[in-house]
Amino acid sequence: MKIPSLNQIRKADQYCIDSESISSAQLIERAAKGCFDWIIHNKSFKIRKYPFIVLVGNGKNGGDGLSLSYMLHLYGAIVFVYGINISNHFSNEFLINKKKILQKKINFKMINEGEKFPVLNQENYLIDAIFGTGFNRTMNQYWKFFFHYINEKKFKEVISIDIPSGLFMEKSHENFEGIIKATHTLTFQVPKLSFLLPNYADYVGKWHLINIGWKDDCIRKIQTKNFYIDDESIHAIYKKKIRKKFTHKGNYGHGIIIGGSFGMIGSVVLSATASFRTGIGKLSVYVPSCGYQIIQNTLPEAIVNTDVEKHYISNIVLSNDKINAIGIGIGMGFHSKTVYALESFLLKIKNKKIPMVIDADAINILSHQLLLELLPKETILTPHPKEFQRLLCRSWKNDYEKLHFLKEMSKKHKIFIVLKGAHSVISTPNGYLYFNSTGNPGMSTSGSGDVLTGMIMSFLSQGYSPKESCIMGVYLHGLAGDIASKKLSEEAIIANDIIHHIGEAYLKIKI
Ligand SMILES: NC(=O)C1=CN([C@@H]2O[C@H](COP(=O)(O)OP(=O)(O)OC[C@H]3O[C@@H](n4cnc5c(N)ncnc54)[C@H](O)[C@@H]3O)[C@@H](O)[C@H]2O)[C@@H](O)CC1
Ligand SMILES: Nc1ncnc2c1ncn2[C@@H]1O[C@H](COP(=O)(O)OP(=O)(O)O)[C@@H](O)[C@H]1O
Ligand SMILES: [K+]
Repeated sequence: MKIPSLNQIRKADQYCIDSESISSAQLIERAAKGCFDWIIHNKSFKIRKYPFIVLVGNGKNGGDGLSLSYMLHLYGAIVFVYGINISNHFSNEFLINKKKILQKKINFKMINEGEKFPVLNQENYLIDAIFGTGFNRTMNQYWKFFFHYINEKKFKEVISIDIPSGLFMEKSHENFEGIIKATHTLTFQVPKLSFLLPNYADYVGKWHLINIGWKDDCIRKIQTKNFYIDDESIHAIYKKKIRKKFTHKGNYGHGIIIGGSFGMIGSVVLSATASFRTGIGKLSVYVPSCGYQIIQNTLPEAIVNTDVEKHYISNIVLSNDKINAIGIGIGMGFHSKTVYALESFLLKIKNKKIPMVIDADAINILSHQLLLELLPKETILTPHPKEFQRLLCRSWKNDYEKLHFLKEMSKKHKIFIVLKGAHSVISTPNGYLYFNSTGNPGMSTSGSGDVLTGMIMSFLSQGYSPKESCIMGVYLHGLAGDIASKKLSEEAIIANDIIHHIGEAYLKIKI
């Protein structure tokens, strides 16, 4: 799914209005109806028990809020509407809908700058329709205090319409004063970039897409470099790879996982098992010799090659078989001979065009030894934020700067980077960003990154392109984690549970 810019959203709304010959107010009514339907179909809302306080700004977002108030009133809810008069300039959509609610004698009061704040009952639902995507500058102190006053209250739920008021949709904030803290954000048609960044998670709450009827031809015309990975993107990739009847294991590639050190062989077991569960044809592992027995016992399907050293890797030798993909770095440690072995290995394979994913300790070695230059084109790195910071040799001021650095590094070294976390983001050598939509905080557990590396390597080995492997990898990994956590709870899942649910995740994406 595309993540358009503000201008593109405005153009798409206008296209909708022009192509359907409707007015802007009618589109607003459709948007409000989407929010209304979401609320009435959400069983946790007790609509006739608790009243709604609706805060409406002067712009079109206020128009949404007023139209929604009208619908809630007709449905039988008690509604109190407050006009938050920040700019003194009223949009048509505001005026049209204000007239409608006054005709129905719905409670309405205007709040002007300098006035005493109204007393608001916390045993109510709050709907925030003060600012939408048109918020473009910081507010004065009076209104910041007002937003703070709202945030201090413990309303039953705080539902922001389109975007929490005061939040920029695609640029950073100097500080977090003057943003409404929503528990739910009902956003129109497409996700907004700021929803996918950790800095703003406490303000956005859970967000939900409300369809307002953008047409396919309009969506097709939007040119963006930011994407949200949804079921549709996955189906488009997966359907090209559905298995044919007469295929054999040779069709699904031979990959190798290189890693492990004394005490860390388990990480290789996780990665290798995940590789098999993701569908690789044949898998080798390369570990220090202390890992031999462990891997043979826990994963008899794998071919085990060992280093001459017992506790660490000192020299990486690939077997004579043709290797289709490499996953390297998990649990590998930092022994000086391992560092040297990694460097020589990268030099050796530089021109061999074997797709490769690099994770964990190998990423840290790359950072310390400044080895990024050695990476073959289209190599995949899978750092978590701390590892990415080490790679950069600097930190970032905010999430937008982090994304900027991410894109710059991918472009400079022509590599893919999977920056892990909630909404893991994949950055490509040509400056595109793909945000993952699956996964949950239960996956913040040791070894879940090792599982992801094994999965991405498996996709590479099966002939998916590096970009497709990253997309399929993060999505399926997150989906397996979601299925596991629904059965077991977020607290209880461990990396092995993610592996055990890859199968169910596959069944879910099958068309
Ligand atoms: N017909 C349409 O165009 C549709 C619009 N929609 C709604 O319209 C919203 C966008 O509407 P608008 O562009 O009117 O934007 P807003 O409703 O966010 O209002 C912005 C207004 O506030 C002013 N403003 C911005 N920052 C300010 C500040 N710090 N202090 C004082 N005033 C400030 C702006 O100058 C502008 O007049 C969307 O978020 C969405 O909710 C949706 O209903 C879909 C259809
Ligand atoms: N809060 C979260 N929401 C979604 N996914 C998460 C969350 N926390 C962690 N993950 C996922 O779990 C994995 C953790 O990887 P990593 O930090 O490398 O763990 P480890 O080093 O223990 O293997 C990543 O794929 C990440 O995206
Ligand atoms: K809002």
